[in-house]
Amino acid sequence: MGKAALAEAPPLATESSPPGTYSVRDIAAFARFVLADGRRRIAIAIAFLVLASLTEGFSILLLIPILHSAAGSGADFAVRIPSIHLPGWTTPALEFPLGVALAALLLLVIAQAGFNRVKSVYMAALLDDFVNGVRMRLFESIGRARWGVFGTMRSADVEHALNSDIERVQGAAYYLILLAQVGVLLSAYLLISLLISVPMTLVAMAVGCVIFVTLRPFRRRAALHGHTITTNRKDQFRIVSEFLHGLKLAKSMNAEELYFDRLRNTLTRIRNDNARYVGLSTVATALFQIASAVSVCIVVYVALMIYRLSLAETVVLLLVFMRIAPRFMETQTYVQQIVMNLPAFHATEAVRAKFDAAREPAGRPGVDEAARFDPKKEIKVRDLTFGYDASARRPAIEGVTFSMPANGITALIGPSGSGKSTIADLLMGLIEPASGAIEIDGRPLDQSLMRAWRAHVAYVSQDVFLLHDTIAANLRLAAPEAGEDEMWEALRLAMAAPFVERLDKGLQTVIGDRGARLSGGERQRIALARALLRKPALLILDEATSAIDWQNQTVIAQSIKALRGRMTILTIAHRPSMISFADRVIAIENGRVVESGRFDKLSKDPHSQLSRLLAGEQAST
Ligand SMILES: Nc1ncnc2c1ncn2[C@@H]1O[C@H](COP(=O)(O)OP(=O)(O)OP(=O)(O)O)[C@@H](O)[C@H]1O
Repeated sequence: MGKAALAEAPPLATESSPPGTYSVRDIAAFARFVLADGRRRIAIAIAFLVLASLTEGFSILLLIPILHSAAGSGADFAVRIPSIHLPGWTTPALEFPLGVALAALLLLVIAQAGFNRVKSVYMAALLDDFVNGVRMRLFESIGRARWGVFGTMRSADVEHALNSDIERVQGAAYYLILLAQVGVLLSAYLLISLLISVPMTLVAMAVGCVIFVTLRPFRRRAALHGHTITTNRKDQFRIVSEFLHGLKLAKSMNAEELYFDRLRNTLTRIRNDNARYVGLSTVATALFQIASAVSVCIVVYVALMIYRLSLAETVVLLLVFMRIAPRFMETQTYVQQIVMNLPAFHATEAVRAKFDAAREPAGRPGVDEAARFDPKKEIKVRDLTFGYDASARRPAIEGVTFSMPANGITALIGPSGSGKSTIADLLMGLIEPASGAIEIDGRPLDQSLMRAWRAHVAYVSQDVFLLHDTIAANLRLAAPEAGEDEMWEALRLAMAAPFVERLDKGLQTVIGDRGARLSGGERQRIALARALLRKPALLILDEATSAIDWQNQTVIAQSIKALRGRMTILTIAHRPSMISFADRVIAIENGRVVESGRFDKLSKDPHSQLSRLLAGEQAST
């Protein structure tokens, strides 16, 4: 399946049927999706499937005259195929030596084995390419979406769509290809059957259609079960994800049992739903088997007693019908499997559509464009307004204006919820203001420049994200090309070099899941080193030290102070240690700037927000 075409494929336009129902339109829409750019490969896969099935059919057919000859109809054991009288055509009687017939049988079996093998390899590659394309497309949609959209979704649901749902999409595609193969085979068998007896074929088709229509409730049940699977598995993902992300908290609160119970209940529900569904679908299979046996009896009776077909014609007709009947059953099974897995397809498409709708403008992120930013001048924020929710009473920040001296340190202070992190996100170009502007290097930061600007910004927050990998790998996340010298330089600037040097394997030390093998302060210093490795023009520290002890805070504060003159720094903090070295201070409250000025001036005013904060008070009134 062409990667490029999949990457360009628009989200599915058709709306899915409501839970518990399915329509041919849904299956057709899915077929169009699977076929997008993969027509030739799918046609080849179906051809192999058909060839494998036909060679098997012919080898079974050939067994009849061979067995007949073995029964001793002649001393030479010659294999005789009698002539068959078809409407307007009589096949010639054929006679082969037994050796030739056996060699033909052997060749057919070898061909079947070969086709089966090639078919399996080809199908596996085809389905893997398909599912990889779907997964990559969703993954890229997620990665290219605006930051704001993540606040509206559960990460466990996104993980579920990317993993569990997409496996089911692969299942649906697999059964769709099998369904197409059955369609081709059915047409071939029906053609042979039509040549033998038109009325008998029509009877058989009518019986097949009646059975297929009768089994509709089972297909509806499969569709309903498909929705149930989606809901159940989503619950399972949520519980596991919440538990793993908050494992420490869960353990500290002795809440493990709560999670065990929740997961156990969900798994029991999944098991019971599956058992109910399997019970029901086996009823469909049993009904079908009985119905096909009855149909075969009717066919034999009608063929011999009413249409007076010859024994040879009746035997061939019966053989053909015995190959048609399982194909009808397969059709039922495959359609059931497809409609059961379609909800997963609709779910992944819905997730993708949501992220695509929030896609960040591609901008012009080329290296040249990025390199042109050089904030020698101050960064200006003019009359900035931003709201997360249009229906909220007031925006998160409103009419915010301030400036940050180039290569100086600016502190942003204010009570919890006043809008400090929102301003940081706006400065990073992660979210766009509803009105107002941010000017960097004299240029307004519009949508087309946001990605390029982010190459010049580094951000350190209270929640440090570290990979379960070496220190070097964690640092290279920020600068993949960085050499060891640059890494040590960044570690020194972040005052992290001494403790990394003490580690047995130095930069190659694996730091555990999310850095679990380091202390809070060490994690924070690695995060700062990583940010510095980017050689940013703007460094934003958002409560970067609020979760660590005062000694570590002091170490980090010293390293930040030493960075003055190298880059523009915005420090968002509640604690005096991370503010006292600032050149400039901006205090905000309820999303508005309430105080702004030089640190030395504001700190002398006993009534300023800054003085109250430095004195250890909360800045809120
Ligand atoms: N993703 C979001 N969706 C909706 N509202 C949000 C979102 N993030 C923040 N808010 C709201 O916006 C306002 C400002 O939040 P923000 O995180 O900027 O405050 P803050 O000053 O950084 O707070 P803190 O010091 O506690 O980190 C708050 O009222 C908050 O509830």
